[in-house]
Formats: sequence, structure tokens, C-alpha cells
Amino acid sequence: MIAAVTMGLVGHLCAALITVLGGYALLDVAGLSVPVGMHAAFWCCCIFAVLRGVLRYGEQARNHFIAFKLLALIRDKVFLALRRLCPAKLEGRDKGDLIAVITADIELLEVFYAHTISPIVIALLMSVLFSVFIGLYHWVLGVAAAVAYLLVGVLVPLYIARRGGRDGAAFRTQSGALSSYVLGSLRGLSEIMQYAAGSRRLEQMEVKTDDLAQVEQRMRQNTGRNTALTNTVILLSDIGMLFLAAWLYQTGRLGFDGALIATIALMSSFGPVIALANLGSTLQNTFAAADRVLDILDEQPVAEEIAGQPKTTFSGASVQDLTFSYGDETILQNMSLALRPGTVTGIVGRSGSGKSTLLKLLMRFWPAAPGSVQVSDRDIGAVNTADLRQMESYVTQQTHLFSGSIGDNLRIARLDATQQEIEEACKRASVHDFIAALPQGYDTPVGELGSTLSGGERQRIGLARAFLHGAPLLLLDEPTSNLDSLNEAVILKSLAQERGQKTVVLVSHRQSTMRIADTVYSVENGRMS
Ligand SMILES: Nc1ncnc2c1ncn2[C@@H]1O[C@H](COP(=O)(O)OP(=O)(O)OP(=O)(O)O)[C@@H](O)[C@H]1O
Repeated sequence: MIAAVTMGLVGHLCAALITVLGGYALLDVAGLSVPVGMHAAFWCCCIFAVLRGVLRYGEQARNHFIAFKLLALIRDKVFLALRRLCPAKLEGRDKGDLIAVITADIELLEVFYAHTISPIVIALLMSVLFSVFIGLYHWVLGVAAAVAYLLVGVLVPLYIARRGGRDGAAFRTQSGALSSYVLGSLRGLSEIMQYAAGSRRLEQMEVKTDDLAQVEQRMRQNTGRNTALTNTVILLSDIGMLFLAAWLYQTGRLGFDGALIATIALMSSFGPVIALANLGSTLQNTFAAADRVLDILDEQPVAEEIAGQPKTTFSGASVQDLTFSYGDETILQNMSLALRPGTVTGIVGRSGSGKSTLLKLLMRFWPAAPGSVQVSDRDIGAVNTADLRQMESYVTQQTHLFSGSIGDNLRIARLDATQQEIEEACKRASVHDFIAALPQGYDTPVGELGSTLSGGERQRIGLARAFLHGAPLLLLDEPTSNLDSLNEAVILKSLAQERGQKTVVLVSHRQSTMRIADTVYSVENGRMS
């Protein structure tokens, strides 16, 4: 930053001094006494011109190095924050808006780091130097120059920023909302087509785009006003300086050389403060983006990651007197159950009764209180999160597939798994034959969100992941809901074979699936029976 400021300052000095030296050259030709003669001025101008280019490049290179380095660090911090916040805090969050924060908003911070900090310091130093230089000819001119710099570099941008009001924040929020709407439309394409909602959605998209365009237009008008106002103030300052210098010359308090050089010096030295003036219309937008990024960094997770506790190995789990609510809505009440090692426990209950919630509490996605969830006779709040993830495999109702091959999607459960282990897991999940019959086998790409696979195929891949993971506690949420009875039978047989080695919790509405359970609990009105 010091290098950027130094190069920027010297660069601007070079640019401004070229004009001042031109003034000295003219005075030399006119036969007046000057500190720098015409020849020296000519050579200095040549050197300063080249230096100006080199130093400008150096300043920009330094500033952008800082900016992109900081952007990388901020991105890293944001991804870490997202990891801490998930899944509880991210579940209900608008994903399109989140993508806008992670991409566009962070990107905009580059303006702050590359084009704000050092320009402010450069403008300040340059204004002081030139006010003093002009003031050496006459103190009144020095004060006038300082006032002109203050007007252009501080008052104009403040006024413009105030006029911009909340447009910057509105633009960021609305662009997040638009990206969310587009993402939702892409994800719900089949529903939109089935219910002929395409034109309505398009209309709404146009309304949102128009609203965004209006805010953008207001922002651009503000930028235009900013430029016009800045240029007018500069012009008036130049004229003011000219008249002031002429008056001082006429009244004999200033020589002709002083009048000329002071006016030229002011005219040629506005560059750094103009850069500040331009910030007036862009900084609002940048601060709005920074606010959105900082909101994520400041957000507190629902369940903190736990580390530094003694290592836990699985020897059963239990839930005791657990009551759990999402906000004011109580889902589970005084619930107790025991998951004995090596057994299959079934959980049934009507839709919305809290079965999936119970599995999420066993994963400690939410802290469990009042009451407790225990793993290996230890409160789950005192088990290292990494140990818990090692001990538990959770298969949700919606298996998420990442874009990539089927093999890649399976391997996320265990990165060092061999092909043989992957195939073994797939056989147990009754999906190996299907994959092997594909032309590219395990290298078949699954498309975005697994769009090229059926619901049942995705579900079986989810199960295969859990088998591959090899955790001692399997939490399966409706693992057979999309399967025909043949595939269901293969999977149930695999699960039954695990009895004795693995502890399985099976949430299901299907009676046939529940047949393999040693114990079946029923969740009704938040209570267990
Ligand atoms: N993150 C959340 N915030 C607020 N409410 C939630 C959240 N997740 C689930 N719920 C609500 O909690 C209740 C229990 O949800 P849960 O998914 O545990 O039910 P379930 O028994 O698994 O239902 P199903 O059999 O239909 O899968 C539902 O009314 C649901 O709307």
C-alpha cells in the first residue's frame, strides 16, 4: 500500500509538474527569472512523461495485487462462515441471493481496495503539497487552492453520495432477488411448463428487470450529475484562481510569474481529487455490497463446530426427554429413545410429525435442548463434529448429486475408496447393475443436480454413498420411498446383513420397510410411543 501511494503520488506530481514546467519555460522565453530554464524544463518534461506512465502502471499493479489478494482472503472467510452456518442457517436462505453475495458483491469490494484507499491518501498528500507550493507565491492563493481541493475531493462526493441515498443498497438487494428468481425458474422448469406459467414468470422477470434498470438508471444519472458538478466546480475554481492571481498582481502583491504559475499549478493538479470525486457515486454501491458480505461473516451459527474434545468411538446412542422447536413451533416433546448398537430401529409417524427433525438432531444440525442427545454415553454437544461425521451416515429424502460423474458422486463419501469398494457399495444399494449397463459406466456424467437420473436411481446412489462411507450409525430417511419392491428387497437384505455390525435408524412410511426393524417407535404429536 505504501508502494502504491508513493508511486501514485510521484506519478501525479510528474503529471502536474509537466504543465508547471511548461509555464517556467514560457516565462524563461519571456526573459523573466525562473528556477528552471527552458532547456532543463524540456528534458524534465520528457523524463516526467515517461515516469508518469511507469509509475501509474506500478501504482495500479500494486493496488490490484492488494485488492485481489484481499478478495481471495475474504472469499475464504465467507466460505468458512458458510460452512459454520450450514445447514441450519442456510436452510431457509435464498440461494440465488447467496450466490449474488458470494460472486458479485465480493467482486465489488475490489473497487474499495484497489480504487479507494490509496487514492484518498494520494489526494490528501497532493493537495497539501500543491497548496503549500501555490501558497509560496502568496498565502491567499494557497488557501484558495486548499478550498478548491476540499470542494472537489470532499464536499462534492459527500453531496453526491447523499443524493444517491439508498440506491446502492437497493440495487444490490434487487439484483440478488432477480438472480434468485431466475434460479428458481430454472429449477422449476417442468412445473412452469406443466402449469403454463411461462409467460407469467417472464412478465414477472421483466418487472424485476425493469425495477433493477430504474435503480441503475438513477445511479447512472447520479454519476452524470457527479461528473457535471465536479467539472463545474473545477472550472469555477480555475477562474476564481485566475481572477484572484490577477487582482494580487494588479495590486502589486504578486509578480507576473507567481500569477501564471499558481493558476497553471491549480489547473494541472486536480487529477487525484477528481479520482475521489468519482467515488461519490460508486462507493454507495460498494458499501452496500460490503454490508451484505459482512452480514454473512457476522452471522452466528445455530450449532457451533466442536473440536478439541477427546475422541469418541461409537457404542450406541440415545435421546432423553428431548423437546425441540423451530422458533415457536414445538415439533418434538419429551422424546426418549435408545439406539442399541447393532440393531435396526424403525421410526414411523404421519407426515410433518418430526421424524426427519429427529435425525437432524442426531446429526447435531441443531443443538438439542431441553433434554439431551447422547452418543456413546456422551452428550452430543461434547462430541467433536469431525468424530460425529465419521460415526454417522445420513441419507436424506433428497439425494443431492453434484455435477460430475457417478463415480465422483460416490467418492465424496470416501475419497480413498477403491473401484472395487465403490462397486461393492453399489451392489448392496442395488444400483451397480444399472450403472454397469450405462455406456460410460461409473464415468457417466449425471448432469446438473443429477437431472439425467431417475428419483429411484438417485436414492440408491445416496444409499451406496452411505454404505461406502462405512459409518457405524446409519440414519436413513425414507430410503426406499422411490423404489419398486424388487430394489427395496435388495436394499433391505443389505441392511439386514448389517445387523450386528451397524446401528441403523430407519424412517419410513412403508410397512414393508419396517419389517426389518428390531424396534419401531411411533412419533405422534411430537411424542414417542
Ligand atoms: N428448518 C425448519 N424451520 C422451520 N420449520 C421446519 C424446518 N424444518 C422442518 N420444519 C417443520 O417441522 C415439522 C416437522 O418436519 P419434519 O421434516 O421433521 O417432518 P417429517 O415427520 O420428517 O415429515 P415427512 O414424513 O413428510 O418427511 C414440519 O411441520 C415442517 O414444516
